[in-house]
Amino acid sequence: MTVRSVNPATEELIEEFEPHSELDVDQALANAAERFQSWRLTSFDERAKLLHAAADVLDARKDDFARRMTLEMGKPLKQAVAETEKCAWVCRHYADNGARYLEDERIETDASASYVRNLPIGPVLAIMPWNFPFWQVFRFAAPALMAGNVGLLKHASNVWRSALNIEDVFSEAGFPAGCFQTLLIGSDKVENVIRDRRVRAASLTGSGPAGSAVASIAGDEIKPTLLELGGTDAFIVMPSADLEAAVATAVDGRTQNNGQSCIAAKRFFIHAEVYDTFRDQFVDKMKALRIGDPMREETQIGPLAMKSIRDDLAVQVEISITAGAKPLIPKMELPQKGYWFAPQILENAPDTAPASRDEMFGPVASLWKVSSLAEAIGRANDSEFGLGSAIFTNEKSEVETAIRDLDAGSTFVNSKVASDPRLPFGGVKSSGYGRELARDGILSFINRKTVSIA
Ligand SMILES: O=CCCC(=O)O
Repeated sequence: MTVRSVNPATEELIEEFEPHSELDVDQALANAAERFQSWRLTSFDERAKLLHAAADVLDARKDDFARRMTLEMGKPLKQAVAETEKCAWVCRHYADNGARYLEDERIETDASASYVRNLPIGPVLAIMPWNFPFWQVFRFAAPALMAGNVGLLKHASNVWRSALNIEDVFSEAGFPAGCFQTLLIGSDKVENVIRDRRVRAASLTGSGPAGSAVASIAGDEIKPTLLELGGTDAFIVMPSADLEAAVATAVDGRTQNNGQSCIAAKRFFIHAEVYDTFRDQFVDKMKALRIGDPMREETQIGPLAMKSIRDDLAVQVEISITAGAKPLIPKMELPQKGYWFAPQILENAPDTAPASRDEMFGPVASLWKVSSLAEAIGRANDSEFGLGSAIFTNEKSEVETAIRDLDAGSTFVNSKVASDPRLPFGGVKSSGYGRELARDGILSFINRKTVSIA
């Protein structure tokens, strides 16, 4: 069935795609398996040179790629350009550090030499979401290729031009055919690809149900997976915090990418001593955000990516309000066409409401007053998710307590949670397992071969 790509700002058709046939997919898997046999023998220097070339292609064509991302999923153009630049960064990061990350690890034993050698495992399938159409893919692809693996991409069907653009980046950079291929397939075709003996592992960024499905199939086939799933990240503000910085970061953290980020701050726990001031400033700044055409330089919030995302969020907000949450921002007039959703702050949502329990994928913040750090951490941890967490404080002991007790894959102090090629990235609990980026990321799909020479 033809796949239609629609501009979420106008609901106009951008482009239509014919999905790949079973034969196309089979050919791509054969190409990947064959290419792996030569790619795994290339040197780190050769791979690094090509990754630098990919970074150069990204830099040279960033405006073109960014425009397409914005057209396909509605993020403000400025943020799409920044996303492309970050992809060039991750390519250069692994080009410059990959060999060091994968060095042999010598271990003293009774043998004359013993060590761990990090070897590639083969074709890896990446199942990626639409919210960061380039970044989510490059943070998988750069370490995978540097390690000597080859990549297959199944991207979300609303960003297929971006998916094809990514394939172009690698071929324009000079990577041999078969190193990185995009499969234009729907989710219903993923099971067969995972089960195919030529595919050796899968990496998924996406929803909990998608993660469970992929992990079950891969588990059945005894293939490793890395899962980066949702989050309802907590953002704690204590009395000693720089309040102006905390408010500005809260707004940015909640509304980046039109609020559609797994690591967006979503649940705000503010100490009673600063609660009223924080709330009033937060409301003023969220109200002042400029909503509009994501192609315009001054736009801060564009449309949500899909009708279903907008409608689901509207239902979550409605149920939360009916359950007792207080909306702090009056409803505003929005264009009829397009999947628009105005920023909102919900105060005091009860424990059972979606605003307390579920991931809200859009510019909606949930706000509560707490009387101590212990209460803030207890409530932050009362979630099935554990991706990121942030605390604003200038008390050293509070920093240490937050690092020790927040049940999350990261704790950021006096800044928002952000991914960085130099730092491991991932979650605990229902936010997934495994780590992307940094050294951890490149070791995710590796045969850590033990070598012992008598
Ligand atoms: O949506 C999750 C990833 C966001 C990021 O890496 O900045």
